[in-house]
Amino acid sequence: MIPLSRAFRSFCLHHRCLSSLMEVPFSKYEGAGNDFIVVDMTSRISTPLTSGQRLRMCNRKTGIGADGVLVLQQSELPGFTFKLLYYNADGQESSLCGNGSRCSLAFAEQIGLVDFDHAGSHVIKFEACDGSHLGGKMAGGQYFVDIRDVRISDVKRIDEMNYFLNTGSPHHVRFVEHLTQTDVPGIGKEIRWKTYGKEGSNVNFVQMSLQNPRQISVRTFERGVEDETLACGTGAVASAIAAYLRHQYDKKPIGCASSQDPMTTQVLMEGGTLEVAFKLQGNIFSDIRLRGPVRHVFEGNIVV
Ligand SMILES: N[C@H](CCC[C@H](N)C(=O)O)C(=O)O
Repeated sequence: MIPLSRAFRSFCLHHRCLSSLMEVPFSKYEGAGNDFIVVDMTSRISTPLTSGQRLRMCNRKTGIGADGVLVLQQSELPGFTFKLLYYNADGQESSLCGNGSRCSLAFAEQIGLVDFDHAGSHVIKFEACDGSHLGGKMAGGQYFVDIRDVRISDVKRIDEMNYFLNTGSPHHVRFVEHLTQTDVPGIGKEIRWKTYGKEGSNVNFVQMSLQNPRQISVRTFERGVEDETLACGTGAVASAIAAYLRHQYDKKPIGCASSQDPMTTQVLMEGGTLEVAFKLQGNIFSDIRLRGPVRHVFEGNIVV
């Protein structure tokens, strides 16, 4: 982080700001409308941000505005390009963020940690809260991350319309008939608190396509943002897996996600389209890959 100049500090003090203010350089990214503030802390002398600073940065009226903050640090592990820390808009550290992870790959490219276009391989390894992940850039400029395997036995089928599973982050999946008419913030908040309490869960509302069994439309209420976001990566993965299982229960064959052929589901979200591919090996969803668009929106410095 850049230390504040004496003149700037005295300006802040004059304006009765806190003396612990610091100027933080950041980049703003979005992946299918899920937006993030990205901060480079790969230098060992970086000053960590407090939860209050992250909260203020994410504020859409008085800060930069974002669904979360991504912090890139150096990884201690050999062969890993960086370590990713993810914080929700409430400033608190949280579990895996799929879209944030995809955005962090583009940021790593921006700051020169990796050159996907010229590297021998278009895939790197990075560390996240749940362990190691592969990520990379695709020919069309989209970014992907691999998500850890999900066991069928770990997917809870609450009833015909409701599932719960963890795809790096916890996700409740509710199937609905009319997604546009669903009160996502209202019902999402209710399920998040009444069913999952303080720990909470993200809540996805999924409408299956009548024409294409491999396409779903999803809207997500995110815990930690405590509101609907325009897209959610781990939510897209959870919804695609739940939709696959639901087709199996309904005995509506949509082809098999075999160990040879990955099955791809198109996930239409409010802010863009994500794709989720996976294989089914025995009772394990493996080779789970989330891909989609990423955009560098702007960059700057914020005093927080
Ligand atoms: N938007 C994220 C999920 C953030 C998870 C977070 N809201 C939580 O579980 O606390 C994604 O693309 O996967």
